[in-house]
Amino acid sequence: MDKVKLIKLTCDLMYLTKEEKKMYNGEEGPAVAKCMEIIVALGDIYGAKRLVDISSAQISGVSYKTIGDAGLEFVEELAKDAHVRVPSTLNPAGVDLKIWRELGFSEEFTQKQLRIVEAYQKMGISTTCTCTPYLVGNVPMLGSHIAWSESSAVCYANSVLGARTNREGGPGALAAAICGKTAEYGYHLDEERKANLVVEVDANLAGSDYGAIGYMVGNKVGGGVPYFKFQKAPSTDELKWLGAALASSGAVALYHVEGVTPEYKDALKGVDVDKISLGRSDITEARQKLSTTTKKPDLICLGCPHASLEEIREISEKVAGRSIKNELWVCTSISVKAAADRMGYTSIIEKAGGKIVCDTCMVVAPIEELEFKVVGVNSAKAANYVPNMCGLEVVFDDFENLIDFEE
Ligand SMILES: C[C@@](O)(CCOP(=O)(O)O)CC(=O)O
Ligand code: SF4
Repeated sequence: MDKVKLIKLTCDLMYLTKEEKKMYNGEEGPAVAKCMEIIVALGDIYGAKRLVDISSAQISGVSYKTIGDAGLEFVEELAKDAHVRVPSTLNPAGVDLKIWRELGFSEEFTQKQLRIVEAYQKMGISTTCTCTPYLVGNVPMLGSHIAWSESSAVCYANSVLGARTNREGGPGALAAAICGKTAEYGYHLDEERKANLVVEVDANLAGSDYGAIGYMVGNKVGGGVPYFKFQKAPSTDELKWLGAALASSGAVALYHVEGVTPEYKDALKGVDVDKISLGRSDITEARQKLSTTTKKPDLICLGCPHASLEEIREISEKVAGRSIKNELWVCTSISVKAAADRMGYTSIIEKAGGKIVCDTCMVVAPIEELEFKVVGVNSAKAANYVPNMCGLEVVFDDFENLIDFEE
C-alpha cells in the first residue's frame, strides 16, 4: 500500500493534525517520519483517535546485555539525524561508566556499552542511566502526558505522581521523545485509570514486605489496576518498591493507595470491583517463594529500583564502623551518589567494604560473568529477575538479614 493511501487509512483510524501529517510524510526528515510511523502504528493497534503532546520521556533499551549488537546499530543509525524534542532521561546501562574495571567488567562489553550511551547522548537524551528519573529531576506533573519505559518508573510516574504513560517499550518511548508526541490510548485516558481490584492489607508492613505484597498482587491482577488499603501510609521509597514488584510479576502500570496517591478518590467511582485481603501469612509465603536458595549470599545488591539518598543514609548507619564479609553493591544514580558523597554516607559504606555502584544494576549488568554465585537482594523485582536474567541463585530478605559482618 503506497504512502498516500496508508496516510488516508491511518487518518480514518486516527486524526493527525496538519503538523503531524507533515512529520509523518517526511517533511521534517527521515528519522521523524520513521518515529511517527512507530507511534501511528501503535495508535492504530490500540485504537487511539489522536496523538497527544508529551512533556518528557524515559528511554529504555540501554544495556548492551539487553539490546546487543542489533540495538547498538539501531541507536547509532538513528543518532545520525534524530534529536529529542522533550526532556528525556535514560535507563541504566550495563556497567558503572566510571568504575567498570574495578567491578570486573570486560573492556569489550564496556566499549560497546559506551557507544550506546554516546549515541543516546548525541540525540540529546540526558545520560542519567537510572531507573529512577523522578529522583534526578524528571518529575512530570499530575495529569501530564509522558512516554516512559522501564516498568518500575512507569508505575511510579502513573501512581505516585499521577502523570500519564503506557508501559512503553524502548522504541516507543524513543519515537515519542523524537516527535514530542505519543498515541492517546490506555493510561492517557481517564476511563483506563479506574481500579479493578481492592486489596486490603491486614498486616503492619516494613521494608521488603512492600515488594512481597507487590509480587503477590502483580501475579493476581496481571495488567490490572489494584487499589490498596494499608494500615499506615507508605513512604515514597516503599511505594517505589511496591510498584517495581507489581510491574515485574504482573504488568501493572498504575495502582492507587487509599489516602495516599493523587487519584485514589476517583479510582473506585462508577466501577464494581472484587476485593481481596492479605495478611502476614500471605506475605511470609511470598517472601519464601522469592528466594531460590537458603545459602548465604556472596554478593549483596541493594538499590532496585535505584537507591534514594534516604536509603543510602540508612545503609550507612547499619554498616558504620563495621567490616562487611560479603561483597556489597548499592546501586544508584550518579546524582544521588553525588549527594551521598557530600553527606559522607559513601565513605562510611566504602570504609566498611561496600561499594556505591552507579549507572547500572544487578539485572542489566553481566554479573553472571563475575565470580559470584548467590545474590542477596531486598527487592522483590530483583529477586524475580536475577535468576532469569543472570542465571544466579537469589536470596530475598531485608538488608540486615543478608549482611555478614566480620566479628
Ligand atoms: C530490567 C528492567 O528493569 C530494565 C531493562 O532496561 P533496558 O531495557 O536494558 O534499558 C526491565 C523493566 O522492568 O523495564
Ligand atoms: S532491574 Fe531494578 S535496578 Fe535494574 S533497571 Fe530495573 S528497577 Fe532499576
